[in-house]
Amino acid sequence: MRFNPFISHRLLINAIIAMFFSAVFLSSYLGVLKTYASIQWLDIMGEGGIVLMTLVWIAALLISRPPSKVTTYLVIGVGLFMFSATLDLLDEWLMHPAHQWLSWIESLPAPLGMLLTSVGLYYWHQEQYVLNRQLRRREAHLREHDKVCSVTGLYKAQYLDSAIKEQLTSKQPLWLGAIDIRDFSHFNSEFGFSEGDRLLREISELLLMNCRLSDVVCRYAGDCFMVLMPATTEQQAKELMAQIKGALKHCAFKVEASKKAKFQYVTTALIQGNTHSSTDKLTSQLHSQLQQKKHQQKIAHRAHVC
Ligand SMILES: Nc1nc2c(ncn2[C@@H]2O[C@H](COP(=O)(O)OP(=O)(O)OP(=O)(O)O)[C@@H](O)[C@H]2O)c(=O)[nH]1
Repeated sequence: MRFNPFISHRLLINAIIAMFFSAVFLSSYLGVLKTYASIQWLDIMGEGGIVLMTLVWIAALLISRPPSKVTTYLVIGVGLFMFSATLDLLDEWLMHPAHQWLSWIESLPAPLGMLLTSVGLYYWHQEQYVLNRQLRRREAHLREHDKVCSVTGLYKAQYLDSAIKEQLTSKQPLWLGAIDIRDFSHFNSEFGFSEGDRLLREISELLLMNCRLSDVVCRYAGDCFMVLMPATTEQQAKELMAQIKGALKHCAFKVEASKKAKFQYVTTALIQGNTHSSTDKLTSQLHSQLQQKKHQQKIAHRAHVC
């Protein structure tokens, strides 16, 4: 999620603008222009680069982080560093012979800013510790945001494939389950795509809640989820899939427009993997098993309607 800094961080933006312009004002109001010959262009490039980079860091922090104590410490800390760096940069054009105290103002904010940034980083570490615990079920082993589905926060197929490959080398029994939402396209056309997204998110939460910490839950495609169950017996795998099916069946999803509860029915399939299986074979066999079950269910449904 990205934040609009002009809405979420108005005070911090004002503080940074105030710091930048007060540095420019102090230096230009009290300074005397240097001669062209004494200007060091290499220093200007180096110091200008520092100011520019600190402004980029501040922008990145304001866009990426929610309003919090950590954000305030980090932004104000980097902002004070930027204040000192701006005075330092302007020194290349302007002299302040009558105002020695200005050199104090130039030097002091930088270490203070670094201190505040360090405090911010310490709080960030604590915040991240809590977040990591919350994310434990979603991030099985590593954090790679390009392998995570932006709608549900679950891993995508690519990650599952690599997790299966890794698990297939182990001698422990391995099961792979698929869960496909029935008539999801109908749900989308009736209630809209964004409600469909919300339903996918809620289903993801429910799947995570019903799985064990060792399982890898992923959104394989559209409305199809897969669960990798390492070191699992057939009975345990069947139980887990039945629990997921039951949980979804009884979950009263409230559609925003109608406020009525919509209960979800899913088709599930299970397959066992062993050291002789390959990732592609396993997922394609599971997929065709799922398609077959869906087909059978549709025939049964038509027969029931007739
Ligand atoms: N809201 C939303 N819909 C998606 C997303 N990705 C795919 N879809 C929709 O998911 C639907 C999947 O359609 P189908 O594979 O026919 O699934 P279904 O309608 O559940 O049909 P059956 O599985 O046969 O019951 C399509 O309508 C896609 O547009 C997404 O990220 N968000």
